[in-house]
Amino acid sequence: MTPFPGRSAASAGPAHAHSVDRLLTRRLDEALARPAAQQPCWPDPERASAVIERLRHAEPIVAPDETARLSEQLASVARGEAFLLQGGDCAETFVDNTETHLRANLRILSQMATVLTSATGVPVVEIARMAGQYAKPRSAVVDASGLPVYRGDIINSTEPTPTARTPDPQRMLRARAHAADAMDMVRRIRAGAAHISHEMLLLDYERAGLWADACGPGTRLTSGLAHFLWIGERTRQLDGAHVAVAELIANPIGLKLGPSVTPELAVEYVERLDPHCTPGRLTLVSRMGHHLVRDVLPPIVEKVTASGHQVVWQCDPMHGNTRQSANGFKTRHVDHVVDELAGFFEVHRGLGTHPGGIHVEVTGEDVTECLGGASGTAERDLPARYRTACDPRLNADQSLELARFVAELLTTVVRAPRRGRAGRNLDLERTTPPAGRLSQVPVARR
Ligand SMILES: O=C[C@H](O)[C@H](O)COP(=O)(O)O
Ligand SMILES: C=C(OP(=O)(O)O)C(=O)O
Repeated sequence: MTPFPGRSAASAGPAHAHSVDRLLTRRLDEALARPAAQQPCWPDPERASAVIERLRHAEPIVAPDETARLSEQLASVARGEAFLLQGGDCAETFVDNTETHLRANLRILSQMATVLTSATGVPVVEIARMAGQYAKPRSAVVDASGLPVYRGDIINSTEPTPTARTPDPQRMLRARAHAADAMDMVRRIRAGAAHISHEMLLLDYERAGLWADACGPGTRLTSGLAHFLWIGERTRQLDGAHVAVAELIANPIGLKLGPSVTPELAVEYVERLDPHCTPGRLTLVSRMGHHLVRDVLPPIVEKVTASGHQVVWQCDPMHGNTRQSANGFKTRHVDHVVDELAGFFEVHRGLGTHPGGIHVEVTGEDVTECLGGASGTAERDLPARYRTACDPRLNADQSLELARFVAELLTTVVRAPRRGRAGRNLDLERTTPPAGRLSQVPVARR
């Protein structure tokens, strides 16, 4: 594959006509001219432009045939034949881009997948939040001490000084190098079997990683930075740049849906991002919060299903359940996480639709960032190993508990007779979550 513009995917044969590149370039420029939320203000725009130019000449990190393979797998998830497990760090950091850390995170994902498959017989498609998850959207512009907030290692540093928090475009080059290194390690560790993903947030970086791909019926843009990209809750404005850029790219796309999304808005997204009704092209990631999911999600699922698009329904049970502990840590309680998952499964069971997957912030390391779970992590335990650069992750034990709980939920769906698309039964019994009920499924150690 060769980069865009003026370059084409190797498998596409000769470089495409300049007219195609010009058309794509124009559409991309129009998309990028729209308002873009959560972008840094580079203090020296010329320096930023020079960095972006260098990024445009970097080799791609993923290959189009790998992305195409993932698209096929996601189609099978959308058809209800497989389950999607996506997870990893909230914010990857340069300093933690080590083989030890990546191994631990890939190991926990793989163990979770084993739990799910062995309990249900359903094939699991794994996607790591890895090799590029360096940009973070934030709710506030400044932190408690009045400094600009940390926005991910690709933009600034966690270090609490004015200089370290100033956006530095050179960091995009470091991020690109780290992502390439991480992908090499992932390929070594997983022998080519992993897919990687990150939030498509920082548009200067994402734009420089786009390639023209003429493999399909028409030339499309494809990202050489990840197999799967998602649009976050804070950047999903319908008239904004992120949605417009995502429309142009061939990679499978995820879209986070928070509780303010109406069924009508969900259908608008689906029509924009899945114009050809391609099963699995779009993954709708609901992150409603455990107290809202049972009320807010059903009409969305119904309306999108009635529109005829076959999306992947995925639940992110983390981002709607974040709170501040009394001792000042950003945390989440495992009970709330599993309750949102239970609600998600209840909704899909009631509607006869496929609860296609989960998207979780996890690490294979023994951190103390989320509360609860079998080990009973309490607020007083949080300072011991609170290591995340942004949001709290489930540790290895909590992640496996979660996988067992999801396996149990999935088993009931697999065993239940599938209702027709219109089949609606919202007279649901609430699933009893937690720990005591979790069945023990053996986990292979790698
Ligand atoms: O994943 C992390 C997001 O950046 C985050 O949830 C926003 O966090 P904030 O509300 O602390 O800014
Ligand atoms: C910020 C994230 O999620 P959301 O956009 O749903 O808040 C995330 O997944 O890192």
